[in-house]
Amino acid sequence: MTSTSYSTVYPLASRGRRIPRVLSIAGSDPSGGAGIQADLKSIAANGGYGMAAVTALTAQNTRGVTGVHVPPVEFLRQQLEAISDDIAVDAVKIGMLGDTAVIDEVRRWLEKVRPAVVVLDPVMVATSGDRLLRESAETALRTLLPLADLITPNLPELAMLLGEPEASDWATALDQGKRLAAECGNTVLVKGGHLPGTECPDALVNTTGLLRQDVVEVTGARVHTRNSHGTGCSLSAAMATAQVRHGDWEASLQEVKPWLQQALATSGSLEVGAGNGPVNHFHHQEHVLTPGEYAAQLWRDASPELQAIYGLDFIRGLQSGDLPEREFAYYLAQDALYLNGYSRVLARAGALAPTEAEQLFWARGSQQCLEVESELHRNWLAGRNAEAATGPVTKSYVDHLLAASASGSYAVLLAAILPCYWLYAEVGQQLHGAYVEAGASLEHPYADWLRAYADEDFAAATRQAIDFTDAAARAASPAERAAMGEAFAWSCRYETAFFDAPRLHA
Ligand SMILES: Nc1ncnc2c1ncn2[C@@H]1O[C@H](COP(=O)(O)OP(=O)(O)O)[C@@H](O)[C@H]1O
Ligand SMILES: Cc1ncc(COP(=O)(O)O)c(N)n1
Repeated sequence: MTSTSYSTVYPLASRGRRIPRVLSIAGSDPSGGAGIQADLKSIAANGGYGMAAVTALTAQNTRGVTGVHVPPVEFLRQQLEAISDDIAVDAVKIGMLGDTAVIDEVRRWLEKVRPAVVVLDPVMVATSGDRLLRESAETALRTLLPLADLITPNLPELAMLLGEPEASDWATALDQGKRLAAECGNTVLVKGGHLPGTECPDALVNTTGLLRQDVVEVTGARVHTRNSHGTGCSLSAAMATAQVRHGDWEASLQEVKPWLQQALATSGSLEVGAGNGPVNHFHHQEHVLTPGEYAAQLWRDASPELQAIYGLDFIRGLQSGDLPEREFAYYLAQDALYLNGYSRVLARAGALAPTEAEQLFWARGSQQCLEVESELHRNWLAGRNAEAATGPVTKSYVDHLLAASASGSYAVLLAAILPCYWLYAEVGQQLHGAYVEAGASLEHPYADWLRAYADEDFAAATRQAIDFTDAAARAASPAERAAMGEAFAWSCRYETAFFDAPRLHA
């Protein structure tokens, strides 16, 4: 290995670089929430190119640390030199160091390479309370502080570095921050995460005149969540990245803090672990659906199918009265068979429903299907000569619904269920409207059937089914939403085919 580093050969100012090259020197958290894993996500989420030299391996998850292994420091040296021999490092973030030997190794490398931006997160104890730095290494860590541009201790770490009790209010924390900043000659980021209250302030503190004033506070609302695993790691890595672009700590914190707050606010969607879960680094890349947006998209997707339905001989014949009785009877018989299957599928939606209101709605829908089925037999099919065997379209449509119900996804099942409500309600309203407009003649052969279409209860149930599907889409993952679209599209095709089946199979 050569002893000259890339940055001593090319000491180009890296400030303003569009994609900062940021190195994390930190421990590994295999559960992905803290350490180098969090740093790499944080650097990428903030527009940087992330690199990582591993100081220590931990065995941990969201509930705590079960083991720490610090490999020989010679190998850390090899990692660091492999990077700086080849790559210009715009910023360094330092996290868990583990023991004195590691601290000394990092110090040697920093003194040789002198990266333009150094952020040091003095990791000592994990959120879970487990030690990540040997007690004997605390003095060594203090000697590393002056080599950093920004130090980001949490309140327990700030107190330990000063040898004082932990601050229990913001004013005391800022006071401690000032003393540490004066002692080290650099900037301290005092973090309010460990204090109670609805606000969660952070402050940059520097007593040498680097900032516009000694204390620059950036406030933000506190997010009510347990998912705070790796917030400190994520913040310091993001600050290192933003600082390369801005060259201004205040501008960097103004940019990073709202990002981290949103990462905390949306952390629930990750569903990682049973303890203090990780934050959602890439929340800004997700398209957040607004209420009604997904339903509107489904309706646009259904439009060609709806046009196809209005063009069918069956619908035209039902409206004009020219529909052969044999085809109408076939349709009614298939409808009764379909409703029996649909009832089972709605019951399954009730079983998967996340709320009692939804459970009740689908259970009621399931019961009503059976009531309509028996009414069809009693009032409409009695006296008609209709085929009682399940037709091919009925079979395929019900099988499709049963497959969706077996998928186990409530959202996908609802997407499969919805066209039967929505398209049927739409077509029914259209046919009824046209019937009334034409004079609502009782002479019309299908007058009773067309009059039954104007059912306000069914229209209300349809609106409710649309809302539940829309809400389920908002809670679903992108992959699940794609499956929803597919399930919905197939049901729309089956709706069309169902209206066309009498012509082909009666
Ligand atoms: N509940 C919360 N809501 C909003 N921001 C928070 C919350 N908890 C921590 N933060 C922010 O996360 C960052 C890390 O803070 P802190 O929890 O104090 O440090 P650490 O993770 O090192 O223990 C800070 O910017 C802090 O303001
Ligand atoms: C490898 C490693 N580095 C740092 C932390 C601290 O993170 P936090 O205090 O947010 O749990 C951690 N738990 N693990």
